[in-house]
Amino acid sequence: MTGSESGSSREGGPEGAFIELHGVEKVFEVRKKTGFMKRERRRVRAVDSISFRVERGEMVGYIGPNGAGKSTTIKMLTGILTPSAGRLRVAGIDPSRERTRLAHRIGVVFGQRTTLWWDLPLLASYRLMHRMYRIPDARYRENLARLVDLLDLGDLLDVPVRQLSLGQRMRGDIAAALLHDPEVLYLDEPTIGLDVVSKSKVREFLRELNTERGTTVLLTTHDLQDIEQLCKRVMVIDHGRLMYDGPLAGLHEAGESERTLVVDLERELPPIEAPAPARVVRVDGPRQWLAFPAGESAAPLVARIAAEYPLVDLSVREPDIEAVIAKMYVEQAERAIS
Ligand SMILES: Nc1ncnc2c1ncn2[C@@H]1O[C@H](COP(=O)(O)OP(=O)(O)OP(=O)(O)O)[C@@H](O)[C@H]1O
Repeated sequence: MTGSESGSSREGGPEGAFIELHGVEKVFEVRKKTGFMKRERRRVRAVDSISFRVERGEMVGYIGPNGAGKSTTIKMLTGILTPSAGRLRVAGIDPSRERTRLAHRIGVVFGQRTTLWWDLPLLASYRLMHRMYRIPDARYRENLARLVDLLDLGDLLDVPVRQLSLGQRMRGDIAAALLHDPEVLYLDEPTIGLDVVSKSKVREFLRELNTERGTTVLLTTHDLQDIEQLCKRVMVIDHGRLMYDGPLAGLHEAGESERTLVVDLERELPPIEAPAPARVVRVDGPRQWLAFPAGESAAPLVARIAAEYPLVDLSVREPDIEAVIAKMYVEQAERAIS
């Protein structure tokens, strides 16, 4: 790597993308016991030739089933893991080569682990980070005050971390990750195990952080509501491969999903004869459910039913994003088998 390549312009890499991956792979070698004194070496391709770019200020969802390769990607983006192949840059920096330098520009929150000191009061953890990251005093004080206010941590600063609830601890962890004003925040399952109120507080804060301060956010989650409420763009990874990268709305088309027209008739009737591909998928008394392609307008179907049936009421239900993604996974698995 040349000096100019590693130069950390505030605009990211030379092409301008803040996070850039090109053909990135991560292969783990695992040794498995196969019998008495016998061990077999196996290679696990956790990330398989992934390429993507994230521009400064984007908030992107990174989703996939268990073991898909999400955490491995994030660990490579922080420099904890070195890619087996490919090129990776964050803010123009090669993370595994210059991990410490990059640490000053990124923030990381792993939902299942805390970076806070378990036995110390929250504020003591922050003071330690102040020193570790060598944050200038004025900036530390200003950031701490802002984060304590926004994340509602005022009453918790003197409480030892082990006494905090999961939601309080998560807010504490998010503040810790942001004390040094990072330009990008990686969040790995930030709402895992949180109740509805805590989830909405965390989401509200992240939305504000992204829109007001322009912080770039890469969000890994199993909770698709996080994605629906926060991210315009989503990347889907499975078996280490990027299966989809685009707007959330486009996922429905990629999964060839269907919308549902729920129709209330005056009385119980045989299934409505709808023009294909629309079809009745469920009947319960006078109520009938018709599935039709998500990409099509409901208007012609509604007009036809209204003209031919004693219609009382109707509503359209959007496809459930969880079902769409599950369908994508199944289709991918079927393609792999055939
Ligand atoms: N240090 C390691 N050594 C060996 N294999 C590993 C290691 N870390 C991850 N793997 C394997 O790599 C694959 C991807 O794991 P990874 O943790 O990145 O998935 P994930 O998408 O984050 O999953 P989850 O949603 O369950 O956290 C899995 O098969 C996992 O077992």
